[in-house]
Amino acid sequence: MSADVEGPPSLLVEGLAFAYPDGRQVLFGVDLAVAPGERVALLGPNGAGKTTLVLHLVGVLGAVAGGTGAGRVVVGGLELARRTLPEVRRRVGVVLQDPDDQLFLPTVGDDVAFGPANAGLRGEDLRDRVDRALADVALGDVADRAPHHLSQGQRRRAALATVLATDPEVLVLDEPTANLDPAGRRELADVLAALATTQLVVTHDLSFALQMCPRAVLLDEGRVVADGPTRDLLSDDALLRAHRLELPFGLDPRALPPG
Ligand SMILES: Nc1ncnc2c1ncn2[C@@H]1O[C@H](COP(=O)(O)OP(=O)(O)OP(=O)(O)O)[C@@H](O)[C@H]1O
Repeated sequence: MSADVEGPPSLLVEGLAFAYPDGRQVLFGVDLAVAPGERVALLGPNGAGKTTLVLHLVGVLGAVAGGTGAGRVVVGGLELARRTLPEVRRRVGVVLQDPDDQLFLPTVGDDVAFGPANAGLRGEDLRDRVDRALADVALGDVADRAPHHLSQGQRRRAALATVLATDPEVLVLDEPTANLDPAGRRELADVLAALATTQLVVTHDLSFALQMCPRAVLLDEGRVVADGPTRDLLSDDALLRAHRLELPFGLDPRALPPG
């Protein structure tokens, strides 16, 4: 499944090129189309340009942010431009690697309400939105707790709830399994698998990518060097070696059925 499904892709990146102000070019014409409801892993070694790409999706970097570069980003048919930036930001929810960057209010419920309240939701509508987001991440019982009293796994899911509460069209998760124990990882996987939202999962965790994402895009030195079924990419020893990816001990993608 990719861009050739009916209707516009949820996320379309075309010819994205970018150099940082110090002149270092980091993206060289990146193309990526993610269909509605698709879950895609964005893989690549350190320094490949993954974070730089993600920062373009929300206009933190790129022409919209006053930088130079080329290419375009389209979310749900709406092209990212200065005029559309607030709306595109509403449509792309980024779950940061450190949950504490997204949890800063006295209670989890306050944190989850923050985004939709900012967007103008009030009263029962706001309460429903918060309840639904917390239920979606299996944290319905912690709304009144202080975020710092949650486990690391719960904090990760609470940060996800703060983003889900804004009803994004595309969810971008930056290293979602970092610092999670096996149980926390499984709980997060269950939550993500049950969401209908389009997901781009930036990760070094190849086992998680294989488990969660039918499709993977491999970025290296600012270029998409492979895009296809995760099982196929991770079964290609030469590709993995060429781009400094290593499967964890015991993981055998070929043992999984194709598709
Ligand atoms: N503000 C900056 N100014 C100049 N170069 C930068 C800046 N931020 C990142 N870079 C460089 O851009 C390249 C890509 O970095 P980026 O963080 O996008 O890669 P990444 O794939 O997310 O890496 P990682 O897996 O380590 O998070 C790296 O060489 C990095 O040093």
